[in-house]
Amino acid sequence: MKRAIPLVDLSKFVSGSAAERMAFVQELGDAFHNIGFVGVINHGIPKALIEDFYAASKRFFALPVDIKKKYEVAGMAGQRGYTSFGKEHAKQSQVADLKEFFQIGQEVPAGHPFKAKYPDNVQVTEEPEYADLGFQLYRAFEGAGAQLLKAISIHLGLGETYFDSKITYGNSILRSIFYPPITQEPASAIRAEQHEDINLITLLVGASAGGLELLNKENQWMAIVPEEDEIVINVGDMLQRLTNNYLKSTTHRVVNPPREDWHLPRLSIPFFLHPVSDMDLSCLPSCITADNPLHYEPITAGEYLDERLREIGLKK
Ligand SMILES: O=C(O)CCC(=O)C(=O)O
Ligand SMILES: [Fe+2]
Repeated sequence: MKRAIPLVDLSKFVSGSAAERMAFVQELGDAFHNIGFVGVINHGIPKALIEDFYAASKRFFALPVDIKKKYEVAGMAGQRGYTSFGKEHAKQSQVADLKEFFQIGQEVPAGHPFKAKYPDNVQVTEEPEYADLGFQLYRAFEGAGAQLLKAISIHLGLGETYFDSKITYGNSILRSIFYPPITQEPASAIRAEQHEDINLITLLVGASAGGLELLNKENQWMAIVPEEDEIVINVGDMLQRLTNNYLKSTTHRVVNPPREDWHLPRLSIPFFLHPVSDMDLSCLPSCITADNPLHYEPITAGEYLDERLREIGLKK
């Protein structure tokens, strides 16, 4: 089957020759500009860690709903802990997605100025290793994400350290999503309605079943079928905005399986890489040209995130 998205090898950037690094920068830049999605192999995220977190996630979602609801924290816009089935919806949609999820956020050392900014992660008594495994995976995703942003900032002519200070102790979120088996004719054929991600980039570990699709420039839905050990990366709205639409935040969704697979749940683990909340998302001057005039007003990452969380029903 023809791949819907290009595939790149991150080890060529991290430990390759100068020529391999430059080739990687070009391939990643082309992929982010042309379709906003890319598959990445040799990303450095330990397979055992992914598997252990998957297993712990499965056990968590199998807990009775009243137990899971103990970990749904009011007033936190779902940013930490559990969000129950049917809460989140895409910004244009009235119908909620067919999913529940658990989110893990940033941790900073005691005394760090951001300590007051980030609520504590939620510990699950019934599954004591869950939050800790998730946070180990969080750090691994941060490492891979930082390398990808180095490559893209070279592509943008900003030098490879441009994002470093903006993502150190940034507001990223690891989300473990569970789409339960479908037991009756659903009101919507969609597990997660079409949307664009809010953040800089998203790194998604191979889901336990198919269903992820992107909307290409010809307005066709294309199935994304990652190979074993491949993670799927996409550009989010913050990076699209920073680059004045030069890099594309592509619409995507998760569709229901065919009826014979309704009994299969789907688990997926996206990592939404966010910067620190005071990052300025004003369009880069180098991305504003006669052919591509300025599209957005200045805004900070924190202000932008608040606006978006309201639109998707997570923040009141
Ligand atoms: O479940 C997936 O594979 C993707 C979910 C997604 O796009 C999201 O949560 O933003
Ligand atoms: Fe998404």
